[in-house]
Order: sequence, then C-alpha cells, then structure tokens
Amino acid sequence: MTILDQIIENKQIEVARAKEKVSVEELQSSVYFKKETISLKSALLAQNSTGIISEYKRKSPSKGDINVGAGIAETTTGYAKAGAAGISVLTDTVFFGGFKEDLLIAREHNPSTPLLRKDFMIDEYQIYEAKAWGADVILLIAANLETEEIESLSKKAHELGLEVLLEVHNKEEIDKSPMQNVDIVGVNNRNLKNFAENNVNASIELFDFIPNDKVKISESCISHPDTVKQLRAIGYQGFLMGENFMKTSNPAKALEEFVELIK
Ligand SMILES: O=C(O)c1ccccc1NCC(=O)[C@H](O)[C@H](O)COP(=O)(O)O
Repeated sequence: MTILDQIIENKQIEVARAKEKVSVEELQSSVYFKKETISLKSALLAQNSTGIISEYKRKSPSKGDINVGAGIAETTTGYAKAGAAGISVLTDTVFFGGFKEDLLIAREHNPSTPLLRKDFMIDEYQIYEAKAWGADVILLIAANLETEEIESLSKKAHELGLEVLLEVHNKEEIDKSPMQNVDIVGVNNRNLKNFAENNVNASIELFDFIPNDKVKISESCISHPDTVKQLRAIGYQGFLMGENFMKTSNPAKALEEFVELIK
C-alpha cells in the first residue's frame, strides 16, 4: 500500500464522519459562501507576478516534522507581503498536521490573496467545505481519481465558484483527465507513491502535453532560484513551494529573499 493509498483510505473515513457532523446546508450558511472568488489563475498571469504559490505545512509524510511552530496568521500574511501569487494551506491533519482552522485564519488575515485548500479531495462534500472555509481554489490529484470523478468534482467546484488546480505526474494522467473545468494544471515533481524526487524532470517532460489554454505550474521539490528561472524559460507560470520556506525559522522572510533572486 503506498502512502497515497493510506491517505485516501483515511480520508474516506474522515469524510464520512464529517458528513455526519456537519450538513451541506450548514456549510452553505457560512459567510464565505457569498464571497467572490479571488482568482489564482489571474494572479499567476498578472504582469510582474512572482508566480510563487507558497505553502503552509507543518509536516509531511516524506519529511516528517518541518515546522510545527510557525504561526498561520503571521506566516501567511508574511507570504502575501513578500509577493506570493497565492497561498496553499494544508487542511489534512493526520499526515500534514493541518486543520480547517488554518484555512479560516489564513482567509481572515488575507482578504485579497488567492487561497488553495490543499487536501485530498475525493467527495463533493469536501468542495462545499473548501468554499465554507474561505478557499478560492481546490486541488484534484489525478493519481487518486477516476476520470468520472475528476469530471464531477471539477464541475462542482466551478458551480460553487472555485477554481480547480489539477495535479498530474505523468502523461497518462493528463490524457485521462477531462479538462473543461480545470483552470490550472500542476506537474508534481515528487512521486507520491515512492517519494522519488530531487529534480524537476517531470515538469520539463510534461510541459508540451498540457493543453495550452491552461495555466501551467510546477509543484514540489523546488528550492533553487535557477530552477524557477529554468521552468519559467520553458513556459511555466507558477511554482508551488512548501518545504523550502517552511523549513526555515521565518518562512515569510525566506520567501522574500527568494523573490529577490528570481527577479
Ligand atoms: O510531501 C509529501 O510527503 C507528500 C506525500 C504524499 C502526498 C502529498 C505530499 N505532498 C504534497 C505536496 O504536493 C507538497 O506539499 C507541495 O507540492 C509542496 O512541495 P515541497 O515544495 O516539496 O514542500
């Protein structure tokens, strides 16, 4: 069983429990249901965008504890000030140490920065949660979803006014994915099944296979400014980066310094 299989197995239990506790109607009564979406797509395409989607995560299956002390409000407002095009907030608790409250706090403190709910979406109920908790974008991981699920979940996200980031690892995942309701395609450089990493070859190899009407981003295992420059030269418009900033004592300052180096 891969770590991704374990995460999905646990997520199925969590979602079933969450549905028993909070109804879709209750989620729909959240103030954020009426909130206008702040477009990550537009932020990435804006002139002078850094393209960086900086991530708040305390731990991960591949790295263990990364930063359990950084405050969510302080880190995310610092990210926004440092020039993040968007902010990714992990809401998975068991494997990443995140909470729904992290997203709610990030929303409260960052009213004009696009926020990605970073979680493992398997059910449309989670899309209602994402909207209720103030997200602008959801992540769909092609590796753990069937074609029909990508179609229905992306459609539901658009119905609720959320943007969709579809994550892929190989050409088969691009080919199987219905793209009508996908806004951004992200190539994850980390193999989620065996954690193989340390290069961005997947992003380089897959660029030409991603439909041209999608915003293209590269995800994970990015730590060097030259890598961002190399990926930009190919045509990538966004870079999802977590550990590189979160492993420092001041993630926002680390982003600020990184932004200077990619200008
Ligand atoms: O990071 C992991 O260990 C992991 C394991 C299983 C599923 C997902 C995982 N990571 C999620 C991510 O994709 C990253 O948090 C994100 O892309 C940022 O990556 P990085 O810059 O390498 O922290």
